[in-house]
Amino acid sequence: MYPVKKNDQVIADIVDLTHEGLGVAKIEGYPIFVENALPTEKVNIHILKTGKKFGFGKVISYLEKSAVRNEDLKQELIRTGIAPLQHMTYEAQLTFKREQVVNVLEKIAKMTDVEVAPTLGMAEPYRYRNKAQIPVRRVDGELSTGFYRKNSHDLVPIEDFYIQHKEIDDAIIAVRDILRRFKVKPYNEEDHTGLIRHIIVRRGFYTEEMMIVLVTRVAKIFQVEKIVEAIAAELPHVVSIMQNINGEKTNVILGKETRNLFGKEFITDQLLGNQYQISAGSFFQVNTEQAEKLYQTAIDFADLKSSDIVIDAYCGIGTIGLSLANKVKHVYGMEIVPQAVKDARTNQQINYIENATFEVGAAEKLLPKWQAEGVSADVLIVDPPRKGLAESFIETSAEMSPDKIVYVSCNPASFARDVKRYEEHGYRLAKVQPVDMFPQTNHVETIVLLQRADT
Ligand SMILES: C[S@@+](CC[C@H](N)C(=O)[O-])C[C@H]1O[C@@H](n2cnc3c(N)ncnc32)[C@H](O)[C@@H]1O
Repeated sequence: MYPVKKNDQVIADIVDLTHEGLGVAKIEGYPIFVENALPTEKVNIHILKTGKKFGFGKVISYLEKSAVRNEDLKQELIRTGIAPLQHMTYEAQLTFKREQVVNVLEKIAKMTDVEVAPTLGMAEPYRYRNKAQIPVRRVDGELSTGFYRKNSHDLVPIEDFYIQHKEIDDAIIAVRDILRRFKVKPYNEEDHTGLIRHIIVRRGFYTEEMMIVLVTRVAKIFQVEKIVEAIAAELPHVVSIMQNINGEKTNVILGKETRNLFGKEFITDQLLGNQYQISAGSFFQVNTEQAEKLYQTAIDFADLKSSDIVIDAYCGIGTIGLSLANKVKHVYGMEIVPQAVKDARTNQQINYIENATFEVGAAEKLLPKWQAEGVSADVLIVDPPRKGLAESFIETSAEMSPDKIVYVSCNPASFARDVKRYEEHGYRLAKVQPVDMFPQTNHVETIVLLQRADT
């Protein structure tokens, strides 16, 4: 049996923080995970749930509070998971993220003497997102916009999302009010009826251009011209209004068909001086200011020469490779999503970059193919998804023997595993820089430089 059961109340010390930002209390060694609780705090906990190895609890009251607690807290942002670290000061968030990198390097890569730089943060760590995807549902009889309560599909109406640009918040409210005025029906997930599922807003950080995407269950929007006219009139920065049709019963936001309702089919923005065309479905880093710091760090780590050949693996729409193309001889980009490669080629063209080549394919298959074709690299940049690199990719890339590998990672655990593998293939970890791409959330981005041990 467990030392506590559901609905018990216990007073406990918070002794740790999970990587998701939940406080950990230990009751006779049995862990209870507690939202909005920080190490060094003493709290009165209501036990919500117990399981085999751990349970969950909720704070009823704080008996002692942490010195790094942020008291200016919006409960709905924690409840919805929009800003799960909002209860910590920003300084503490940056320290927490750096410690996670130190911990995985110790535990997973068994590297104890690595110098990890302080996390590169933002001067203003809120209102940074350039994109919002907001569900639309009926709440208290009204079409409402907000976010789901954690682990549920109950919409909590929210007007101030805190981490996205204020103009995006204002645009969502304006579109919501127009949809209410035209009596548009919100989507109902239970019986798969109603029309509007999501409102997506994208905004150029530099250009301020805005795109509104109305995601609908069916194609027909009654009075669509008038709705579009009202949005364009009320939001002068809107240069594009799109409709995406998603008739599936699914949690995936976008459906297959996208139509233009007004203006252009894309917005334009910049990253490190290059222009990018961003369409409704394109991947684009959501924190432009920090993306520039991330890419600049990658460029600095690579210490490029004009004779260098660079491979940008997992290149998305080509942003890292295109940002450094003017410093090197040639950039080869590889990416599995065909549309992203199409975007990368468009981006290459509109920036008049000639020394870059992009190819569609899985990195673990394309790299051996390129190797067989005689492509070699002085610098390899990898920016894989959360699962990290395939072992075969690591082997082939080590055989190609680039002098430097710059690894951009969104998951400390997989990057620590991969760094260890590269060490076994004759690379040493030279620099580690965490970058805070998502302030107020538990996401940790890290950039590392691996150098061939014999260089
Ligand atoms: C973290 S994103 C990086 C995107 C880009 N470097 C950037 O900064 O915008 C990872 C990218 O890897 C792509 N990807 C996922 N699995 C892949 C694979 N096996 N081979 C090549 N690309 C892959 C994804 O489509 C995605 O664009």
